[in-house]
Amino acid sequence: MSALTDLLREWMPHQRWFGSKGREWSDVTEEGFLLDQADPVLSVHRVRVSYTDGVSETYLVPLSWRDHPVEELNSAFIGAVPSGERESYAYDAMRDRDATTPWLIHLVNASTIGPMHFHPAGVAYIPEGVPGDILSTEQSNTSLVYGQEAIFKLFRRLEPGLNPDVEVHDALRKTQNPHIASLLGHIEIDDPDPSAEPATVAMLQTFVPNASDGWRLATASVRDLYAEGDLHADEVGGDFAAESERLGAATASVHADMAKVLPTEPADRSWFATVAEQMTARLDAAIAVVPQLAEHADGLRAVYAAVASAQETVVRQRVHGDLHLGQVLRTATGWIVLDFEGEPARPLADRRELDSPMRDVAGMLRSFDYAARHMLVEQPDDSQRAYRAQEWAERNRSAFCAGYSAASGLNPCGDSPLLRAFEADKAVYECVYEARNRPHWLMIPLQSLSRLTAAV
Ligand SMILES: Nc1ncnc2c1ncn2[C@@H]1O[C@H](COP(=O)(O)OP(=O)(O)O)[C@@H](O)[C@H]1O
Ligand SMILES: O=P(O)(O)O[C@H]1O[C@H](CO)[C@@H](O[C@H]2O[C@H](CO)[C@@H](O)[C@H](O)[C@H]2O)[C@H](O)[C@H]1O
Repeated sequence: MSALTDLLREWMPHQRWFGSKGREWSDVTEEGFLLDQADPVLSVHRVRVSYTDGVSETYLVPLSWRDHPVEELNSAFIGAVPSGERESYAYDAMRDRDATTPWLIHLVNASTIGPMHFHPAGVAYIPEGVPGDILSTEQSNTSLVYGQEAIFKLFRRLEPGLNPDVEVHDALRKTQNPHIASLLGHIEIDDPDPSAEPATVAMLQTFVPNASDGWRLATASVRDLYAEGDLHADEVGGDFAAESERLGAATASVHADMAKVLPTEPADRSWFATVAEQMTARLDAAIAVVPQLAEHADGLRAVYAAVASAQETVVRQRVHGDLHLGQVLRTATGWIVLDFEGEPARPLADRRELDSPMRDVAGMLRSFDYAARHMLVEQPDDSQRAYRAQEWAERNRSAFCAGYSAASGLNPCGDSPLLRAFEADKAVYECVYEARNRPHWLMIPLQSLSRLTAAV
């Protein structure tokens, strides 16, 4: 194993974007090329990690290189590797401002560098030459903000095929939907296997300035409620229900436009049976990661079984796939929906499948529950707060549904076995996500399962 793979093996599991925390590594290989030879040199590496459970994944890791240690970049330092008689110092290139300009310069020039192809959308100005600052709310991917004008998202886990975030934003350009940010370009990389499709490496999008994300706004509202001992959710200053209603309407508008420009298909009976089977299989896999799920397994299986016999009319279409309060931004004029990538842990082909838009409604309903109850993590025995959290969640879930319903003419939150199953399935996904990334939050989705499986 090379000095670089040794360093990556040590460093990668501690990065937020590394999705397989907790899995045991059996092998790692890396293949890199130079993207820019200026100072600092910028190299891009495809790092293939194999695990003892037989799974393997490829991550994209850009590195910047210095011939001496740079103190201001200490937090981005990965390690030193021998280079001839001396040493080269490797840094996380996404945290090294000096190494951030080549991405946009190559996009403007529609360059091809080695296996990497840069595709500008050709619709708007790209702030070439401006350095990018890493976004502190780093999640599954890594984003750089360029001068409050553009945001560059590097997709860390590579899979052959166009990333749905690029695909959906590109398709929605035709609709001029007011609830999305425009696509400015994207980057692809050829697969080492010439018969496989290229993987999407990154997306550049218009930056929405002066906006707050829905999670921050919603949790501020919950804090206001907790601060007022005796008042109800509709009586305190920070009531969020009007925002939730607008968010419901924005979600319905985006769904309607996605259905106009991307394929749709009425769901037949076999689709319901397949959905029930997929959810059951996901539960079985999740129990292996989160053993506490076992006590809810019978209830969950009953919720999923009810889908197979549900009498609902569904038109399948492309959906967001991972809609939650952290994926929506409130600007001065309304809500913007971000990140159409779907759940990062799912295979890309699954994330591009046609689905019920209720999948997204369920994701947002789960998120209201999360926002209401995340502060209870510190006070699990405070029954008064637990009651109020429930009240806040119910109020905002209803408001979201009312907004969706008014804009779409559909009633998304009636007594629907499918919606309940989507919520339960999302909570199971969340249990695995939290167990791997934020174990102290595992109780949030775990506790919701009692409600979701009650009296089926
Ligand atoms: N176009 C944008 N304008 C402003 N902020 C954005 C934009 N896109 C993303 N963000 C910010 O970046 C965060 C992460 O972006 P997101 O696309 O959800 O990445 P990830 O796939 O890593 O979750 C969002 O929660 C939001 O705060
Ligand atoms: O935004 P990502 O695509 O990275 O989504 C992943 O991370 C989310 C956490 O940031 C996770 O969302 C869960 O936590 C949110 C609060 O932090 C909450 O609003 C969501 O309802 C809850 O699902 C998401 O599931 C995961 O895919």
